[in-house]
Amino acid sequence: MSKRGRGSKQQPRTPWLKWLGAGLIMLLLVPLGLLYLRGAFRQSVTYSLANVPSLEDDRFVRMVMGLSSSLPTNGELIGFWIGADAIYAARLEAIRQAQRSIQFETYYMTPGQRADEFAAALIEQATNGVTVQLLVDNHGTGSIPDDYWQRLTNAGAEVRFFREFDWRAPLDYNSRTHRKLLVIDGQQVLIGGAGVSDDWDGDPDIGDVAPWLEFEVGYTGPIASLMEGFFLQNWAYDGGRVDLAQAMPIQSDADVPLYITYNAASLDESAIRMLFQLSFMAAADRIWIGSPYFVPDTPTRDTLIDAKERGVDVRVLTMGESNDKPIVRFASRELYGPLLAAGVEICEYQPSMMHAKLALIDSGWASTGSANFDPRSYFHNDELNVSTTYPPLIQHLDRFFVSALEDSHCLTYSEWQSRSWTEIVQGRFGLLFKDLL
Ligand SMILES: O=P(O)(O)OC[C@H](O)CO
Repeated sequence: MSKRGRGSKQQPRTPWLKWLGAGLIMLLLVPLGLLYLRGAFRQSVTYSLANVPSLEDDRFVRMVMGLSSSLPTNGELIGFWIGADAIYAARLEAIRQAQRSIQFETYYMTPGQRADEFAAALIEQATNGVTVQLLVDNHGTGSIPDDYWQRLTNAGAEVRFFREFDWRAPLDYNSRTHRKLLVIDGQQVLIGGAGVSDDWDGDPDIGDVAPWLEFEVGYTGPIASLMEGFFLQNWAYDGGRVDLAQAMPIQSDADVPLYITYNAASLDESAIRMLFQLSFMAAADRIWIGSPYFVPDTPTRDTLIDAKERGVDVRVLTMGESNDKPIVRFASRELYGPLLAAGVEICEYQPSMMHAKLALIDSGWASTGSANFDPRSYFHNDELNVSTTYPPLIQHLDRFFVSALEDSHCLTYSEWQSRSWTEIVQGRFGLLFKDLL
């Protein structure tokens, strides 16, 4: 029997523990390292703008075009629809009018009556020989069963799922298409915040006693052709075939000035954030913001507080207790303190989920589209917003906002201070993931 010498090393009793520890450390370090290489921890840049021209100064729109990559175009306003019944009826009517093509891009769909009616209208048109192309976000439409898409493709529609999970680029899954657009024959476009879901009829499970607050805008003219191009861009990026022979010449003398801001999914800079910041800094009388998910970053909050301090009427219309993402609401409410203290009005819609997205600046500028006021819309999603100086559209939005305020509760600072500790805990937890909200 050999004896261990005095100087020989002691073997650890449980070497597997050492390996387990090392393995766990590697499991933590490797993803962190990959996130680091991807720039996930980079410091966000604050856009430091000064002396932004007023809305009356024609340099304002030129600066919007340049700084926020906004394309100028024209259109004619053909509809402003409020609420699920009007919005879905307008979409079905537009689909039935199509002669040549229907292109639809959206983030969110769920099974139900609205989705079935939508499919039935598309199937009828595809069967008639109309080109039907659907580009749906793979994540946001994940609850729709395969046989739904199968029925559409059997009828001749083309369906593409935007950004399916790819294990070779897992982080890409964070960037979604959040655009919402329906283009008919390249001549007509409907743009609003609604997905295709019975949720918009009101969901008693989340406390809704009315349909969701939402609107949609319809245009004809050159804007439709431009939007067809944006649709085809993502279609091509997603691997779809683009046949430009189908693009029709525009038959229109529409002259409503419109500016299209396109946000590409990325982890760095944001045309949408630039658009909002420029607009807020140009405001002299009012900044009225509507957004279900209102998670302002520090520069946005500072810009709104500065505006309030120079005498601008700053109001935010957002979701109240009836909402589909309580954790986002609580996280959002954790950020309200300095805004309320500065006198910004934050009003929570009461009857149901408030889902409309808009910004009204003075009486001369408005922006609507798919973008929420949150980091997800700023930095992670594909978004499309339409801004305008067109008075009739601004008046529609003005009336929409005023009427929604009548059914909203505007928070006071002391109410906000006395929110429950359970809400605070959930909100602070949500804020840990603020950059992804
Ligand atoms: O991200 P939004 O604003 O399109 O809303 C989608 C919601 O998840 C609808 O419940």
